[in-house]
Amino acid sequence: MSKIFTQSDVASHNKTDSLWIVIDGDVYDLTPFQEDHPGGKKILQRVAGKDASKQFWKYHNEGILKKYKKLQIGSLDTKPKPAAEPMPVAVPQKAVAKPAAAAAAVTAAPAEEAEALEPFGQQIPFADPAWYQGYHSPYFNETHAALRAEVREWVDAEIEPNVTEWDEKKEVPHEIYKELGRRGYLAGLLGVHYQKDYTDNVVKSVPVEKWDLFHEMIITDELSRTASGGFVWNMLGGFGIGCPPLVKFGKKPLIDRILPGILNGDKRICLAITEPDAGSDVANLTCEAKLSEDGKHYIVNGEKKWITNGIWSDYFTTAVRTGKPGMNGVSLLLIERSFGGVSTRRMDCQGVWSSGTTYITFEDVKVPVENLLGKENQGFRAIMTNFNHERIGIIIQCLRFSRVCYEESVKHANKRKTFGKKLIEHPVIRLKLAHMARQIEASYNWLENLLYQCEKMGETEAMLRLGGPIAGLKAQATVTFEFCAREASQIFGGLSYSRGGQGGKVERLYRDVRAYAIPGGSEEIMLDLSIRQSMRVHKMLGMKL
Ligand code: HEM
Repeated sequence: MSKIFTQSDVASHNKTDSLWIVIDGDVYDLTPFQEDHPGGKKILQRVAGKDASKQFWKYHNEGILKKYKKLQIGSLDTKPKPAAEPMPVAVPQKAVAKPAAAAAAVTAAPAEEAEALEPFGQQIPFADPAWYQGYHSPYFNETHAALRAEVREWVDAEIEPNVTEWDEKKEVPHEIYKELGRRGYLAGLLGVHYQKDYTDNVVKSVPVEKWDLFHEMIITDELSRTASGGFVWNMLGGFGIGCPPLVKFGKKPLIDRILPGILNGDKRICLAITEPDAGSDVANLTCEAKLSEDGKHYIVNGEKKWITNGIWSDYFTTAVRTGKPGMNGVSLLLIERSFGGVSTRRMDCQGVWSSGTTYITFEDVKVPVENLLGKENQGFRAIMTNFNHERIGIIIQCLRFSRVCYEESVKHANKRKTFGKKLIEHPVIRLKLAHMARQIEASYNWLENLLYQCEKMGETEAMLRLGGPIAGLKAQATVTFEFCAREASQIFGGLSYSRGGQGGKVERLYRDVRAYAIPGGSEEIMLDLSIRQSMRVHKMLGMKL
């Protein structure tokens, strides 16, 4: 139990051999820590025995106190009781996690009847989507709010305090990935209906029959609040793009054999398409799969590069050449590491450090024909369908990262003073924030609309009609992210040039920008495709020029 101290108790520990301070009514013993304090020991000694809240908040952000919780030895007798404390995150009355049975009774109200959900989060304008802040929305109901609260609680408690350490170490404990499976999230993150037949794990706050693409978005969005592309890609980067082709195009015995292990988080899967010499130009890939003389196996030889999660994957959804040059000679094969002949090595990259970017070589890998996904030489179509799901994931992440840049900037601008004024009081800083907010909100509203279309359209219609707009929004989202990372960096100045500390999130995201603007279709390819494909489709739909 936490001890209670008086102000004079604390005041008597004002020397280097016993150095206590108070922050927000809590008492910290910094005696041994002073030697390790990155800001130096003298600065701590100057506030020994005193309330140092003001000085503390000048130099640190919220995560620090959570990380160094063990230094807290108690609280002041004058500290208000917890109930009276302002809650940093308001728990919504309507949006608390409900058991599945209770949540099942909740039905989505038709748009015109839908009431706004209770506010959730810190209510900083534009730092969260509008439906978090009491605005009306036709897309979200109480199951979405309940899932949002469920994921946020997990992220705040188990993930956020450790993300920087994991990023620097370039790996995330496998237990965290397993937890995604245990919580039933993996079974709902495939861009298709919830895979209830392949896992016993269930999502606590959403009944299976209510699951939709907006639930999927919430998981990705809330995970992205950690401000680490590396972390999000570690969790979803391989699975989210490598597993859908297995589910959509795999033969039943293969799915029955391997999908349960994947959805439980025991086994990992990734997508291996890009090669040293074939990126956006997928139709030119050269990794070859030759059918054996007895027709029972493919023998695979070739290289794959920049493959997310490759180093720890058990399964590789791999694009291979089985036929003539060009797009009509490409197939998709599910290669298992256990077949032998698969080597993986980690690549050092500018950003997304904990995502496990990998170089893969396949040498005479013997793959049973049963592991062919879809039909031989028709893999290109499967790859193209998959791109929509991949790009939507990239868009969600980019827009949340943009919000994080904006949110961190707003908080910093309300704290940091220059030329006798807070940054927020300088019009030039408000202009930067406004340009960030308008791009985030416009992009996010387009995202909601496209997700709704994905939800309503059949697969073929979605592939045809939404490929162009999704490509356009992918470019819009990465440009927005780049803009927000840059502007946030200018607002933070030197603090976002050095790693860690107050500008740490912005510095990390700045390094992650290219990992979003290049893969999954570069900005240039996306913008061109958005018009080319939309024109083609609308011609079919009767466009009159
Ligand atoms: C529980 C008490 C404290 C802990 C756990 C703590 C921890 C840290 C850590 C981890 C950093 C590295 C930067 C970061 O990660 O944010 C840091 C930097 C710093 N701290 Fe503290 N600190 C504490 C109290 C204080 C107090 C009371 C002051 C001022 C009186 C202070 C002044 C500074 C300064 C000036 C820096 C350098 C900031 C910079 O690099 O811009 N710290 N502290």
